[in-house]
Amino acid sequence: MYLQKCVDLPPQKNKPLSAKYIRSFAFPSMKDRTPIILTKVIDQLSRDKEALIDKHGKEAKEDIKTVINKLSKLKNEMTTNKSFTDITSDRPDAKIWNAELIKRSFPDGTPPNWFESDWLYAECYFYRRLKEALEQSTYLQNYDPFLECKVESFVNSKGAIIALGEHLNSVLKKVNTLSQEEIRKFLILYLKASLWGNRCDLSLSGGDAVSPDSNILAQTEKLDKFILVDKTPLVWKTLMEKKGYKILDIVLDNAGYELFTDLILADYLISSKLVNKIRFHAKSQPWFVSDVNPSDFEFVLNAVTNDLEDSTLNDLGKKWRSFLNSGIWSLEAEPFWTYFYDFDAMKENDPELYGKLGEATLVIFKGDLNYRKLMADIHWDPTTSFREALQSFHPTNLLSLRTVKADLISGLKPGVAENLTNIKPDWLLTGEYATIQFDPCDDDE
Ligand SMILES: O=P(O)(O)OC[C@@]1(O)O[C@H](CO)[C@@H](O)[C@@H]1O
Ligand SMILES: [Mn+2]
Repeated sequence: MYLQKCVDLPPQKNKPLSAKYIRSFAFPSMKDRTPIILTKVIDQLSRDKEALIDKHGKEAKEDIKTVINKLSKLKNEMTTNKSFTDITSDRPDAKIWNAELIKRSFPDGTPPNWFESDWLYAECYFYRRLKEALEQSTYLQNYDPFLECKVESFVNSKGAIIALGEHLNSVLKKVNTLSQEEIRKFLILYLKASLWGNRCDLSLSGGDAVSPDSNILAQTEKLDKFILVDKTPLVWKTLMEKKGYKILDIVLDNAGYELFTDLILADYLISSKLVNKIRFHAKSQPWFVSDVNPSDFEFVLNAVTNDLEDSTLNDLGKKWRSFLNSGIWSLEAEPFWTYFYDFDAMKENDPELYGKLGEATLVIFKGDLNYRKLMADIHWDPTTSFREALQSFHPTNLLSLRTVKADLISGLKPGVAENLTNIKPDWLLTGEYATIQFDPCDDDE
């Protein structure tokens, strides 16, 4: 049925990605991957049923049943390409979603649908509908259907986590005696560990656990050949040149192991005095399966602090807690990150957040979805500069750390994309390749 509305084409140059292009990643993603994610949510709820009844009482049984029915209906709407419906919710964001629905309706007033819409909008709408079903319940308002798989991914990464924690600890023991060159070298190492941490998202795997190599630090050099653009020298230059009080923002991506690598980087940035304050930005609702929300952040912090096998981790956890308590670190979950907006739309739709990011010396955007939003989810010619692809989004110095998992990219030298397509046709989709891209602040030019 959706096939009638789709065309047998690859993603179109300079246009947003959409499932309507059958030869793009958006198509199988909308046709197969997203319904699988939803099926797993339903299975998870069924598995959690007894525990939820134990916690909330017998009344929860009907509640769970109603949510499962709503999610099954949502799955049916997706797989039969029904038109989108309004978000029914008292939350202030519902008005914004519903206004967008009208804005994106066809000229005859028919609302947008799953396969013809821009992919970014359709995927974000999917997670908002999932939240709607939970919000309308009595007992599942704060239920996170992805919690178990996020926890599992953290537990499965234990080896890599201990290795990274111990490495940081040994570096920090001598931090006051490190030369400039050593400080630079370790900065780049931890930036790359955080970059490769992004390979482990659970949205691409449909929620199946993905474990990192436990020796990621030894691996980083070998992995360098997979980094298609490496602007780490500009990060170092920026942090060195800026004097005085330096704020750094990290727009987080995935929970579990990736978050741990971000915390390692953040600890190093503070302890080596490269920056003075770090603001983490998380999502305020379950999002793209593995994205961090505040309780995932809390989970990782507690797991590290209370780890019984490794006292190095305990010490790190205590220090991180003290960073949070003293305000050296802070955690925020602004609503903008869970709208459908790309970042080109931030200045107009959330000027306050745009201004806030502008206070930072550097903002780090983690992961593929943030990259898609930086690029306005447009299938740019791969040689388009990163700066041009950002359009109006230049709040301050920006750094993107992304393993490549969707069919869009910018900032490549001529011939690179064509060459990769010849040797590995699905190079844009597997997370094997990565980019470290930087956009300088307008004021610094
Ligand atoms: O942002 P992340 O966690 O690095 O990746 C998210 C992801 O797996 O999900 C999206 C499709 O749902 C793709 O853009 C991307 O491949
Ligand atoms: Mn993610």
